[in-house]
Amino acid sequence: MITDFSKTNSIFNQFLSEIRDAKIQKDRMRFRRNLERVAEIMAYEISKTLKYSEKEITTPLGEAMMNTIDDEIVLATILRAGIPMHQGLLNYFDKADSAFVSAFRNHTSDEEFDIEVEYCASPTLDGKILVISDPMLATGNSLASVYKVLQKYGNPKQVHLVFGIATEQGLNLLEKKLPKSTKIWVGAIDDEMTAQSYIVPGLGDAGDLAFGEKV
Ligand SMILES: O=P(O)(O)OC[C@H]1O[C@H](OP(=O)(O)OP(=O)(O)O)[C@H](O)[C@@H]1O
Ligand SMILES: O=c1cc[nH]c(=O)[nH]1
Ligand SMILES: [Mg+2]
Repeated sequence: MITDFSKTNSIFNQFLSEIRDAKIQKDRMRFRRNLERVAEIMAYEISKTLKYSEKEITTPLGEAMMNTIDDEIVLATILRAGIPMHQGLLNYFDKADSAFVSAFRNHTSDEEFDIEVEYCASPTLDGKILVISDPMLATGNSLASVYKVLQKYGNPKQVHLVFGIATEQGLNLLEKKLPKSTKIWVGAIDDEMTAQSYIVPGLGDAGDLAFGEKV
């Protein structure tokens, strides 16, 4: 199941427009905060798919019966560009555990690269709701490599993937590499990629815009 937020008019698209806007994204703090804001909206939508049960809450004046979340959630993200969206998800799923995985493009030529995953810190995923966030899904190779590593940590009850911008090519790869039940939440799906596998029109290099150019 893919939910494409660009298909519905909402404040979400205002935030994503600012994230894409070459002038506005020069404000690094606003760029990070906008990624956080889109992830907050996605967290709210994901929350509607979770398991709830009624609990008795003691107020200063009595007892209120409230439906609250029973599921255990693990929020995983891909370093570095995933950090602002991870924070957005954490702002809403504040009781969740976190998993951090590194992935980078190790170029063998200008246009070819392998994905190197060097670092993974994760709790057990058995029976949990696993939410993996990344602002960009281009070829899909980073996400597929990260999911392969996370599989060593257990079998989640449900996997959610959260992307700012994705491509059809990336989504097609994930259809082959992730469980059929995976729910995908995406801000927009763009048509093209450059020869260097950057999304067009996309937004540029999300990691560099959030944290500065790396050498
Ligand atoms: O779908 P793919 O073709 O694998 O590309 C997407 C990956 O590229 C970006 O990270 P990047 O490698 O630029 O690392 P960074 O976060 O350190 O900038 C992005 O955050 C994804 O993880
Ligand atoms: O367009 C892209 C593709 C990969 N990583 C990015 O940050 N941007
Ligand atoms: Mg980058």
